[in-house]
Amino acid sequence: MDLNELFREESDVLNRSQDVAAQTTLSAEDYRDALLMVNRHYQRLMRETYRMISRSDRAERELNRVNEQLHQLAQELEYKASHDPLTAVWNRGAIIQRISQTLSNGAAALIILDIDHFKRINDEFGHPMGDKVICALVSRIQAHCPAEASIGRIGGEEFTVLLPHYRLSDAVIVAGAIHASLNASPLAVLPGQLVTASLGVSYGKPGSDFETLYNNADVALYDAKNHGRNRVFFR
Ligand SMILES: Nc1nc2c(ncn2[C@@H]2O[C@H](COP(=O)(O)OP(=O)(O)OP(=O)(O)O)[C@@H](O)[C@H]2O)c(=O)[nH]1
Repeated sequence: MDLNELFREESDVLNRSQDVAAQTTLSAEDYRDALLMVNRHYQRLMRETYRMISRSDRAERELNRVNEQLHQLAQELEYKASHDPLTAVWNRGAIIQRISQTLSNGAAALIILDIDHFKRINDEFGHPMGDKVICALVSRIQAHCPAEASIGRIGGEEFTVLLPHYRLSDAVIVAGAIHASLNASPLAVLPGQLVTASLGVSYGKPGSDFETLYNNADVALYDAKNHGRNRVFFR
């Protein structure tokens, strides 16, 4: 933007006042008029400057507000992209990524848990109750997991527990605690009957891949189901 164009009026006044100042023969009245003119324009300039500062303050506040909203939205999107909406544990994509990442840094054990005869619960008590059972079961899993565990929902009623740096025997103990808890007392949402699960446990060496770790746990889970459900198998 051309500064002379922006302050055309002020530039004119400045030039005129400089002309007046350069002359020595003008009357006091002429000097006074020139001074008043400069004064008037100076006041206008102050008012305009004040208005512009207020406007820019408002714009800055609005920009900060929009920025904050964007930041919040980005966080919400990131959360939704990585979490299961029903149970708030890691979703399939996110847990697979965590498992692969963990294995690239060291050893890990994996538990796969699948609710037994869950279809019957849905059929008998309805889908909304089935959802409540899933959530209550996840709370049970959480209550028996160490702080470093990551819980994920791989499919409908199938969950994984990733245990970084765990040996197979220690992971089996965690799986056993979850299994024992489910058999010890019914979930509060369904007090009339036990909800049990079958669990498969596997171990992955440092540098091994997600597929091998998952498949081993899945085969163990399959064995647990085939041996009558409600048990822990490992591989
Ligand atoms: N309420 C509810 N049900 C779900 C959800 N996801 C999957 N299911 C149900 O879970 C049931 C799984 O049934 P199956 O695969 O036959 O397994 P199951 O009845 O648990 O039998 P086993 O695993 O062999 O012990 C199906 O009826 C699905 O509709 C969910 O988010 N909410």
